[in-house]
Amino acid sequence: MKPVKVGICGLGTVGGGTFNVLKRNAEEIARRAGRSIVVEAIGARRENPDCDTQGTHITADIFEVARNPEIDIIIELIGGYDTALELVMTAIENGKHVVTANKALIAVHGNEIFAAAQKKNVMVAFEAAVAGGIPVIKAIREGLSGNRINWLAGIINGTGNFILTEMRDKGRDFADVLAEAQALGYAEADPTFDVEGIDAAHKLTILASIAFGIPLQFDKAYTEGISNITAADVQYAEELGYRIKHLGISRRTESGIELRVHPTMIPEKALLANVHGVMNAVLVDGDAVGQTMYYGAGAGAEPTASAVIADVVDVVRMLTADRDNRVPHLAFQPGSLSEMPISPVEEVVSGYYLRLTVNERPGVLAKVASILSESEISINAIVQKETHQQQVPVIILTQDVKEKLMNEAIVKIEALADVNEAVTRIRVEHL
Ligand SMILES: NC(=O)C1=CN([C@@H]2O[C@H](COP(=O)(O)OP(=O)(O)OC[C@H]3O[C@@H](n4cnc5c(N)ncnc54)[C@H](O)[C@@H]3O)[C@@H](O)[C@H]2O)C=CC1
Ligand SMILES: N[C@@H](CC=O)C(=O)O
Ligand code: NA
Repeated sequence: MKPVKVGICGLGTVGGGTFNVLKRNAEEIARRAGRSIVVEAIGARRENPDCDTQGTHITADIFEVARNPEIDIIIELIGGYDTALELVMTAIENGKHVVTANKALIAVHGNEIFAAAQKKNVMVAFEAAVAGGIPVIKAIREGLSGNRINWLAGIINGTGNFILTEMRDKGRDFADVLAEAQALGYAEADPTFDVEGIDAAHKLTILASIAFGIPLQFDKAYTEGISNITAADVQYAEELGYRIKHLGISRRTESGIELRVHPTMIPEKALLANVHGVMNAVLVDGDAVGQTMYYGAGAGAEPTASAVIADVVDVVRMLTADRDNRVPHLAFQPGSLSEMPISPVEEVVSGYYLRLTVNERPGVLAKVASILSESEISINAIVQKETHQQQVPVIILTQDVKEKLMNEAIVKIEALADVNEAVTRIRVEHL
């Protein structure tokens, strides 16, 4: 059979990894795909020193690659929104299948990309976009298709988990660990996407769509990052038997689908609490299967290349199938997507860790407790940390409460004369 020709656009961390693994495992991959896969051209601004591209056509014009009539599959690894969208749309218009690792692109523009692909009878595959090398999209979209998914929760940003782990284990400084994550190729081009939760929200948006059969709705995701987590919070959480993890959580409720990304305190024995460094994990609860968890490297050149190439192989295997016989982009048939709304974060019910800084004066704790009790918020634990200063940290753990009620209580607590600074809050989940 004729080889399948691919064009790689972007030869950075993931592009370089993809080129190298395609070359190194060419024979094994061909035995799986049924045809050999040849890199016909590379669109790159510069060479990647880790890649021996001798003999492969390289152009700085990625659109030349997207229009090249010889190429069957475009692998988009340039990242970002606008140029990537134009590139992918150009490839689709030219009848090419697309494989991408770009979660920002899929979460924000996926609905229009899939509609265009459907019209042109081409495939768009994006396994590498969520949790890097873990085949979690395939697992949910295909392996769990007999289930009604109840909820999923995951550590889906490698950089963020690497930072939290290094802060906890080695007491390292936030900025220092972030710089290392960048040097290792884990971080996004704009690392605020990692630390402010935007990258995780992109990935959660995609996971929620394939789990619940809803259109991609990134703009409705509640997004909070890890930049406000202090070493003290990490330590207090440990003392209470919890760990702080940055989670994406999506849950089916009566009022809609929760879509939220935020630091979360989970019991130290929970599986997700023991996922460290750049590792990611996604826990999925389905009505038939119960809980399943998917674990592996969430970022890095070759782990991500593993997912990109698996998509290429999938596309090659499905080349002769028409669009109605392929796995739908969002797991559910395009005409069967549900209109279930995304529920506002104010409706979410969870426990809370609150950290207050109060003046060391009698009666303050009683006032705080009475505000919580007026809002019918029950306290599980209250700890006043010993310091020799006038202002002392007070830690409160509450039982489950609706976010709206907690917001109102926090406003009242912050208004007390003896409460200084904003109250730090971290949601607590028993996953
Ligand atoms: N680094 C990782 O571990 C992971 C990255 N991703 C995603 O993969 C994609 C690529 O990420 P990385 O490889 O880390 O980024 P990178 O910054 O290392 O590589 C991107 C490459 O594309 C090139 N590029 C950008 N615009 C271009 C243009 N107009 N013409 C020609 N070349 C252009 C850049 O020069 C750079 O070499 C992003 O969408 C990212 O979110 C997904 C999973 C993991
Ligand atoms: N920047 C991302 C890369 C993979 O998606 C991360 O750190 O998880
Ligand atoms: Na993946």
